[in-house]
Amino acid sequence: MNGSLLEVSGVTVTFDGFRAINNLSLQIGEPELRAVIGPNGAGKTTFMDIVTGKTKPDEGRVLWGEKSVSLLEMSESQIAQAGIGRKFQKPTVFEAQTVRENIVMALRNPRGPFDVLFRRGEVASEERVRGISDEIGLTEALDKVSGTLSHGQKQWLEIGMLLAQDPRLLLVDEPAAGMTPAEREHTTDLLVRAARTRAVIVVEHDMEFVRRLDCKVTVLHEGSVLAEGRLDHVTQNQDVIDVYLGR
Ligand SMILES: Nc1ncnc2c1ncn2[C@@H]1O[C@H](COP(=O)(O)OP(=O)(O)OP(=O)(O)O)[C@@H](O)[C@H]1O
Repeated sequence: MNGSLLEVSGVTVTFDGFRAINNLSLQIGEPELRAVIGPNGAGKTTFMDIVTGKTKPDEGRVLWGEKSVSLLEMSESQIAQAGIGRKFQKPTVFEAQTVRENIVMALRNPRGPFDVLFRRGEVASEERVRGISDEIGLTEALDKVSGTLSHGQKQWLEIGMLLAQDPRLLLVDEPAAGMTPAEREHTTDLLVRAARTRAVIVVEHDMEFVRRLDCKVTVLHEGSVLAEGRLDHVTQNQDVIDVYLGR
C-alpha cells in the first residue's frame, strides 16, 4: 500500500444535535483511486466539506501529507493551496471562453480560486495546454467556445482545469450524473488515468459507474464507514445489502 496522504480519524460533525458524521475514520493513499458511496444523507457531501475546510468537525483529526499537518486549522483557500482540489457536480467553466482559454486560465492560477482571471507575464506553454487537453480528450475542441460543448465535455474541461493546478488530492462529486453511456466511459478512463499520479476520491451513487472504476470502495452510512474494500466484497456484505442495495 502507498503512504497515507489523507488520514481522517474519529471525526464527528453535529448539525443542531444531529450527527451527520459519526466517528468517521478513513485513509487515502497516494496515488490512489477511491470511490465513496452511500445512500442519501450518509454524509458524503459533509465528508468532502470537512476535507476542503468548509465544515469544521466537533471532534477528530484530519491529517495531510508526509508531515501529517492538521487541515482543521487551515482555511479553505490554504487547503486548496496545499493541493486539495474539488470538482462540484455542476460544471462551472467560463462559457464565453474557448476550451484553450479556460485551460490557460487554470494554468496561470496555481491552486487558487479563479479570482485573478488574467495575470500578465506568465506563460502557459502550448505544451502544457496540450498535455491537459490530451488528458481530458478535448484537443480537437481547443478552439471551441466552451458554452457550445456537451454536458460531458464541460465536465471534462473542468476536471482538466483542476488537473492544471496539479492537485495531490482531487475530490470529484458524482461525475457521471447526466452523462450518456459513452461519456461515462470516457469519464471512467479519465479518472483512472488521473489517479495514477495522485489521489482521486470519487463520490458517486451509480454502482455501475463505480464498478468500472475498479478501485477500493468506502461505503458510508449514517456518517460512518459501513464497509470498505473491493466492490464485489462490499456488495456481499449483509449490512451494505440491507441499508444500500436493498432499498
Ligand atoms: N448544514 C446542515 N444543517 C443541518 N443538517 C445538515 C446540514 N448539512 C447536512 N445535513 C444533514 O446531514 C446528513 C448528511 O448529509 P450529506 O449531505 O453529507 O449526505 P450525502 O451522503 O451527501 O447525501 P446525498 O447523497 O443526498 O447528497 C443529512 O441527514 C443532512 O440532512
